[in-house]
Amino acid sequence: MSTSDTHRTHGIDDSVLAELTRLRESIDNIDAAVVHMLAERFKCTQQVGLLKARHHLPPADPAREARQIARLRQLAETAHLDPAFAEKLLNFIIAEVIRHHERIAVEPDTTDTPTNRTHNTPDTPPGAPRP
Ligand SMILES: O=C(O)C(=O)C[C@]1(C(=O)O)C=C[C@@H](O)C=C1
Repeated sequence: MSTSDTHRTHGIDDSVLAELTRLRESIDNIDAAVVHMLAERFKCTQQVGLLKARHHLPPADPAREARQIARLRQLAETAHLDPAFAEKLLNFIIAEVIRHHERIAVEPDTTDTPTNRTHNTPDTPPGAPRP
């Protein structure tokens, strides 16, 4: 049974269904954009990881992170997005980047990229403490 069949069975009006479908199409587009933007971000951080490894710089830079969090919280407030959520999301992404940096530091010659890696998938939700 398709989604629309299910809704029809439950008596949902066609106009409601059309509105739901329209909104879901936009959500799918936004989710695709998020994936593409994250892929580009990880391409950049991969380069940062290589640079840091080559020059023996530490994987994490807490001072930089503090500036990013302050900036993102401000942007979130302006955009009417929960700043705490924005902070959790950034921390989640950065924790993954730092894992990649640490891996590059011990395996600098790896051709593996963060975006195609499947064995190092984060398993902690946004907001969980950094391991
Ligand atoms: O800017 C850096 O130094 C990075 O390594 C990138 C990045 C990030 O993902 O934005 C990741 C780890 C650092 O702690 C700070 C920022």
